[in-house]
Amino acid sequence: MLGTGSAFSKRYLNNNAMIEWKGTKWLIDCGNTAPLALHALNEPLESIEGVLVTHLHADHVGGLEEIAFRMNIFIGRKPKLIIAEDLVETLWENGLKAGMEDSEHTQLEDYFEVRAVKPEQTFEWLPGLVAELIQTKHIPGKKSYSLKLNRSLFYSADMTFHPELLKRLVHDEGYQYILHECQLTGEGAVHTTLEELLTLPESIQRITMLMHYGDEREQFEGKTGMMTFMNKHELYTFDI
Ligand SMILES: Nc1ccn([C@@H]2O[C@@H]3COP(=O)(O)O[C@H]3[C@H]2O)c(=O)n1
Ligand SMILES: [Zn+2]
Ligand SMILES: [Zn+2]
Repeated sequence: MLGTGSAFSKRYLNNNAMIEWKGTKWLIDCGNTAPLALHALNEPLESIEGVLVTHLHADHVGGLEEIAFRMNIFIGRKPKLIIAEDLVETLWENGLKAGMEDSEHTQLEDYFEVRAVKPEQTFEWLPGLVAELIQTKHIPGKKSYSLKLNRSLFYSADMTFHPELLKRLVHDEGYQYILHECQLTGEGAVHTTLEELLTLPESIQRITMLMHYGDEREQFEGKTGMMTFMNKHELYTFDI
C-alpha cells in the first residue's frame, strides 16, 4: 500500500496501492501523495507500467500530472492509464488539461496510453488478471468505481456502505478478500463508516481489511471487530 489514509490524512497518506502481477507493477489510483510514497519506498518511476483510476478526487488522481510529466520528460514514455470510459473526458477537460495542455500536448492521449474500459464488464488487465470496474455510490452525482480482481478480491475504493453487495460477493460468488474503505468518525454520508462495517457478519469481517481511514486510527486499534487495518508502505500478498 502506498498509503492507507483518507483524502485529508497526513499520517497515512492517500489510499493508493501499487500492485505487482507477474513482474509488472501498476498503481491503483495515484493521488496527491502517491509520488511522495513512491519516493519513500525507493520505487523508481521506471518500474511503473501504468495507473488504474477509480474516480476523480484528488486523493486518487492528484499525482497523475507529476507522474506523467516525469515519465514524459525524464523517461520518454507514456504511462498506461486504465479508466472507466465515462471518466476520460472529465479527467482531461476538467482536470489535467489545466496544467498539462500546451502547444504540443492537447489531449489525454498525448501523455497516457489510455485504455478506456466499460464499467460492469470484465477485461483482461494483465495476462491472467481479470478485472472489472463496477459503479458504486460515493458522492451524489459523481461517478465512482470499485474494482473486482479475478473474481476473488474486491477493492472498494471510495463508496458508501453496500452490505448487500458485500454479502453477494462473499457468500454467493466466493470472494476471498475485501479491501474496504473505512471512515472512523462522523456520519457516513459519502463513505462507509466503521460502525456500519461492524454490522457485517463474521464471515465477511474475517476477510475484510480496512483502508482510507483518518489520522485518528490509533484510537480505534482493537475496536474493528474481526477486521484489520491495512498499513501504509506494507506489502500484502493475495492468492487470487
Ligand atoms: N460532497 C462531498 C464532497 C467531498 N467531501 C470530502 O472531500 C473528500 C474528497 O475525497 P474523498 O476521499 O472522496 O473524501 C471526501 C470527503 O472527505 C465530502 O465530505 N462531501
Ligand atoms: Zn478518497
Ligand atoms: Zn472520493
